[in-house]
Amino acid sequence: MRAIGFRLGTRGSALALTQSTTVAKDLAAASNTGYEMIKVKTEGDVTTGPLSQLGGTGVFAAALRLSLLQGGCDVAVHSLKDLPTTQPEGLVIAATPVRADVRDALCARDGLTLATLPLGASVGTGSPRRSAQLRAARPDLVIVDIRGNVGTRLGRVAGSPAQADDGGVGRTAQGDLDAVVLAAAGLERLGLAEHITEYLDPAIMLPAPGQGSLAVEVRSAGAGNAAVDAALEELDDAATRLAVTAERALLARLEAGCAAPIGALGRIQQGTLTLDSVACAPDGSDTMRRSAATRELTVQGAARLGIALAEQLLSEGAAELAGL
Ligand SMILES: NCc1[nH]cc(CCC(=O)O)c1CC(=O)O
Repeated sequence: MRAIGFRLGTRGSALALTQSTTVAKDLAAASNTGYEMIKVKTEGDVTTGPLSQLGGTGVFAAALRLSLLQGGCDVAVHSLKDLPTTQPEGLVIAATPVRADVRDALCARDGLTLATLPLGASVGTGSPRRSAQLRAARPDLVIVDIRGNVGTRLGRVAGSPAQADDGGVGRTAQGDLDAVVLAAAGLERLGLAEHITEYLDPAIMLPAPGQGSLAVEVRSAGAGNAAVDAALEELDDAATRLAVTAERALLARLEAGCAAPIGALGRIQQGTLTLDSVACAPDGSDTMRRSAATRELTVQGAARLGIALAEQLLSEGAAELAGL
């Protein structure tokens, strides 16, 4: 038995547990210490209203952050896209591990794709960002507001057996929709990628800022164990850090939260960081796409890129369009 090197706080959903366990094992192996998992119940797990109306951002993260600050745990793993852009005093993101697939995924009945869904097909999503981009690509689709955990949402697709991944909502729907859109990363982490009928090209569907990326957060003083701190430094992926820094700087400059109808994707190719973004009308009626690039591959350069692109969007009316 190795001595406990850190206590890792996590939400109790299947997705959160998979993500947390992966990080915990990596950190334990790299630091040669043991760990303990601490389940923290968050407000987002117990609220059932439409996500787009929850208003305040970071409902999933607040309780975990409080537990970190109060010393209830030493390390917290978040889905970066659910994490508010304002960094609380006393906490730092110590690692952004190598990012998973950034794309949104269509999970449709009968192997259908965005191009082959029949006229007027019903597609479930609770996200104005996804609904606006879906409507831009296929104005005939009927978008249905849904929420719940990944398994519950998959269960809404006709012909797909409902598989609750954590029983959080516990619906046993006979599928009533032709398709749903979910993050590919979550489906893959849960071993549910076989339900994906199309990975949506970011040229059509820009993901949420930070999608597919995890944030490993600790107190500013560190995890309380030098070997664990060193392991966190090793776990951080520089390319992921630059991309998500640009995406989140854009979101922050727009003063938009993680439920806002904003998409952003940073990509590094041949020494250039390109940032693509989209602002969407909350009713899905319109979208505005803008891009920018920099060759300054530092965290400061990435942040500047995100801020500059946000300011371009704002100068062209993105705040009015997206209802920010
Ligand atoms: N908002 C919920 C949420 N937070 C993170 C993921 C998936 C994993 C990720 O994007 O990193 C999901 C589910 C989804 O959007 O389909």
